[in-house]
Amino acid sequence: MSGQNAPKTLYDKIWDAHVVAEEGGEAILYIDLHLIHEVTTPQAFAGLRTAGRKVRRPDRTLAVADHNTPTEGQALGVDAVQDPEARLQLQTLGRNVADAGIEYIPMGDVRNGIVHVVGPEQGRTQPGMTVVCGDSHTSTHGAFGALAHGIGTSEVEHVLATQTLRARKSKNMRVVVDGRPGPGVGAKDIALAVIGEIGTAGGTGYVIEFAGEAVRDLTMEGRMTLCNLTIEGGARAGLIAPDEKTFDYIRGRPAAPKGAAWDMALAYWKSFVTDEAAVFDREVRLDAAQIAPTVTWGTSPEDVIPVTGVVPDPASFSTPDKRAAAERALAYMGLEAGQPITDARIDRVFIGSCTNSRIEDLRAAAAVVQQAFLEGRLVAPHVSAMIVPGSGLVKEQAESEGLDAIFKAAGFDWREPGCSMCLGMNPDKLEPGQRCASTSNRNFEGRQGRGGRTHLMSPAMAAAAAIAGHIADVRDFL
Ligand SMILES: CC(C)[C@H](C(=O)O)[C@@H](O)C(=O)O
Ligand code: SF4
Repeated sequence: MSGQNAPKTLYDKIWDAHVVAEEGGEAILYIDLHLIHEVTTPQAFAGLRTAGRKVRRPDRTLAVADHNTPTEGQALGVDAVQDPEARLQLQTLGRNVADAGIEYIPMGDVRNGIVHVVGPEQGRTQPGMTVVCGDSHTSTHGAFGALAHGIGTSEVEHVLATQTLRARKSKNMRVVVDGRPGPGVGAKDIALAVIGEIGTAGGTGYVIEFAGEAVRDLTMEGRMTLCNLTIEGGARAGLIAPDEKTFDYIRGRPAAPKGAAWDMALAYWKSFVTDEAAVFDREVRLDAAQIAPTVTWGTSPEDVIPVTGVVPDPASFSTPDKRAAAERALAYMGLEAGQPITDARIDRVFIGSCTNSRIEDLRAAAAVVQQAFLEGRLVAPHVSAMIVPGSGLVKEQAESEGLDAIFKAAGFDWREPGCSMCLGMNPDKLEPGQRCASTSNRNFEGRQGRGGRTHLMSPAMAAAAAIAGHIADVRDFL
């Protein structure tokens, strides 16, 4: 359907509000917020310089250092960074943003952290916006009803120069999660279950709007976890319509509108909902009550099973390609078909990443750890477990609630913020063959370090695994 009064989805509305020009199926979209980090920007700034162009809207750009940063000794500044390439990238970002007059939250600043934690935390991410970043997990910001997605380095340069992006419209998909999840089941489990249902290519060509009781019931942190993982389902972006929870989260944050501007913003934001009669190109429904605490067994985020399940038999897959992929995944992961997943003994635990490093995540993990601690249980002796808050402000908040004390007493390492062991770009890495219970979003071969084996799960599940010393059902800890 088209035309002025045709019913529209939330995605249609944001798209229409940002089209500057359109020709032959391609549009120029205005970008409200451009987030940048050290890894995907050096070439973009160099390109601008070569072309003699300036950053068009420094005020609509925000820079953070997150991927390369070590999670210890940050007060030393770049001197804390041993790796010369990482150090150079951080220094280059510092110079580029200073030249362009872009706000920069560097390592060591209490507001520093993972870009997808910092943007919302600073109130920069707002409903109805277009948000881009040279980073695939930009989909996180869709939790606010913003159209948010990753872009490539040449597109970063284009946005820096023009504050616009060339884009093609995606199709509309709605994923409805009805009902209420059981105890120990949260946003991460829902997100993994969705990917398990649609597959890593299931969202290709779509923007997904999440709806239904279980989605509405999520906290903003939970909604960010869900939208963060949309990209692993292949979709361009994930969206959740803004509501009172969204507005409450934004109110009073540094970049939130104030006074009369707040009232105007609120009225505008409230228009960003899907019209009742809008039609989606595809609809998927899940029942939250049917979702168990979920873990991955393989090397793709779609390789999910309930924690009560067994490692699948490659022979059970439908195509030769899938059978071969499963064989390879089992060999890499050091697992055997038919083995209960709770038999998998772990070496490391990583609670962090832009998927699960916010205050709600740390609270959920701490609740499990505290309960176990009261029963005299600590992190299993053979396990090395670390907690990496998503930002310095999350870290401060957690410390003010005493969560760090709980973690440390139980034997967890309490670190400084950053991407950390989500990917092997900084000192936090798995050793070859090590098995990790991780709250991050990618379990690809080598993702957390060469030869490392990643099992994706929720913060509560990762905490339970740390104590049990193997993958464990968090419901046994509640
Ligand atoms: C480094 C960056 C380009 C990359 C991404 O875009 O996703 C990283 O954030 C990741 O999660 O793999
Ligand atoms: S935490 Fe992981 S997924 Fe998120 S931006 Fe950093 S590296 Fe990418």
